[in-house]
Amino acid sequence: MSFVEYSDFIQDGDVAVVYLGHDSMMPVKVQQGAQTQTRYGVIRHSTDLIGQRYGSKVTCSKGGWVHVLHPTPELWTVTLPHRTQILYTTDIATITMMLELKPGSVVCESGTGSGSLSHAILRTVAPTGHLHTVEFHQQRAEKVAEEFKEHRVGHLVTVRNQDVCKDGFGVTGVADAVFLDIPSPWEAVGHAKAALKRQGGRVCSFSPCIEQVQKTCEALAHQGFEEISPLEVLLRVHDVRTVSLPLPDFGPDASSAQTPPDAREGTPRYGSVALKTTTAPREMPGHTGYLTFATKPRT
Ligand SMILES: C[S@@+](CC[C@H](N)C(=O)[O-])C[C@H]1O[C@@H](n2cnc3c(N)ncnc32)[C@H](O)[C@@H]1O
Repeated sequence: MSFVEYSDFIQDGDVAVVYLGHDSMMPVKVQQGAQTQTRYGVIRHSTDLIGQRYGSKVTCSKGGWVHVLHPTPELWTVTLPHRTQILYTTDIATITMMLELKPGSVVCESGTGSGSLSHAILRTVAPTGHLHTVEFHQQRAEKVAEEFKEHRVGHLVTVRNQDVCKDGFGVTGVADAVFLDIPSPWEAVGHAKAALKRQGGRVCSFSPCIEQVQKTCEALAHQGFEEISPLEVLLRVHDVRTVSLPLPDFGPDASSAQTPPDAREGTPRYGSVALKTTTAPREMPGHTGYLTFATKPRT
């Protein structure tokens, strides 16, 4: 198992995702001899997990069952232990696309936080790219580095425990893209510029407040960044449902000499038809933050 490579079978030492229901999943470190309690009963790792195929249905001790899934960055985002606020897949997808990340890209990130975005970046830049991630909170930096190893992506990432606003990213002229999720990103814009390659690159900053966005845009313009564009991503998931629509009655069929029997009996001649349709949500998750993108031109 690795977060950047799929394997068919669950092995000792893997991190698997136990799926109890759509809104109920948990990550499990698979260990010979260990047990995991669920509301459906106990899962015994040696017999129920190790050697089973990812995706298998596993029956727990109380007779209920769960599915055991291969980990992905998306599943990690909804199951990881929160040590900070995190980024979710809607924003992450836009960040990945707008930063033009691909296998082989070199990316700088700060702060690392709980590593939600980092895992998605690592999956995209693997197998030849690299992530330099900077986190000034020592325990968070140590914990996330441990998780990267456990998830077998440690070789793709360097975690630095330092203040990005004072000390930068620890690399110069190597990055294709820089991502900032810190309270005062404008203080790190100069370091972002220095980390990017001479031939240029992309930068993105996530901020919840518009005042932070304004300051970041000013700093980006001051440092010579171009194409500065803040945006906000709001997701509307439509409900798919079946509706029953009555067929229209266009009156008697002039081309037919005979009156249909059901019309003679005074009952409607036309029935209804079942159709699939979608409805927009009445409510949707609100504002998460603004994503400010910009381009460093070739120098
Ligand atoms: C909101 S969290 C980042 C969450 C992360 N994007 C994720 O998806 O899990 C912000 C992190 O930035 C760190 N941080 C804040 N200012 C920093 C700075 N100047 N240098 C390095 N890290 C910083 C904080 O300690 C915190 O862990």
